[in-house]
Amino acid sequence: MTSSTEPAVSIRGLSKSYGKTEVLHGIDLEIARGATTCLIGPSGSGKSTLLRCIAFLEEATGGTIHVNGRPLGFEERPDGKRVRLGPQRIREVRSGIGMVFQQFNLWPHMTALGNVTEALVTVRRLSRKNAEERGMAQLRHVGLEARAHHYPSELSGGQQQRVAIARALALEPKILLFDEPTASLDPELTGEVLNVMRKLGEEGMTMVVVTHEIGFAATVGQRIAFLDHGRILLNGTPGEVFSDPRHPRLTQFLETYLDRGAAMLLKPA
Ligand SMILES: Nc1ncnc2c1ncn2[C@@H]1O[C@H](COP(=O)(O)OP(=O)(O)OP(=O)(O)O)[C@@H](O)[C@H]1O
Repeated sequence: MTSSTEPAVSIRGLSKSYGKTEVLHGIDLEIARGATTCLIGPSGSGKSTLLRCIAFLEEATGGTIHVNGRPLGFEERPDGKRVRLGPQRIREVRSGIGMVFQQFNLWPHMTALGNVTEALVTVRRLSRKNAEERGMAQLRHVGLEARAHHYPSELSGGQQQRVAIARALALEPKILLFDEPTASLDPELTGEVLNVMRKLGEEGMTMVVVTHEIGFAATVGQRIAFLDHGRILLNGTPGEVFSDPRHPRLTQFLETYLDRGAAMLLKPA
């Protein structure tokens, strides 16, 4: 049983090394249930690595992650030893986590509906009819029912990303992770993707979003974690993190990345 006040994801002392280089240094972070948490920070600060550890696409080198109270991938035994869990326990916890990538990663030879239903049929073992019903419902959710039978090459980048979101939603995740979901899109196409994400947030989906869209983070993120050099320097509500940016690294970062929307928002009256 999970209570509504328990964090959806609880990260303790998480570290990650590539070879001898440690890129995450003892991250502690709680991801609030039913809220949108944005991970922001300079290029190379470790945002994507942290997100990929939460998706278990990368295995952390130290520390633990609990998802809805259950250990993901590794657990710490009472004697302090960190052990890798068996594949079944890993699969069970991972199945509650959905991921949306910067590059959409759609199958080019499948229609939008085919992309959304593929894993439902092959992994979740739904009948084709049930999978298509669920797939159409999710395409409707992202406003793309009319494009269900189009191939990715016939869709705009924004539409392809919305198909990727529908595909993740069809697997009924408890937590949805986004890795720079608008970074590959022309500026005029980012709005439609951000609007879908905003709607999911309003519906109570737990989301973690790596983004350079500071305006989106400031307006839609309920929690903001600012990473720098593999550490979380600031963590709080947008008001707490943005309204008084006295931290020199944050100020420097905002000056570099601030988009127009955020500049308006953060400008003193
Ligand atoms: N597969 C890998 N092998 C070796 N080093 C890696 C690997 N992936 C990431 N790194 C390094 O880890 C550090 C953190 O990278 P990461 O991609 O997590 O940063 P980021 O904050 O998401 O950056 P960006 O905003 O540019 O995407 C960087 O120094 C990067 O070079």
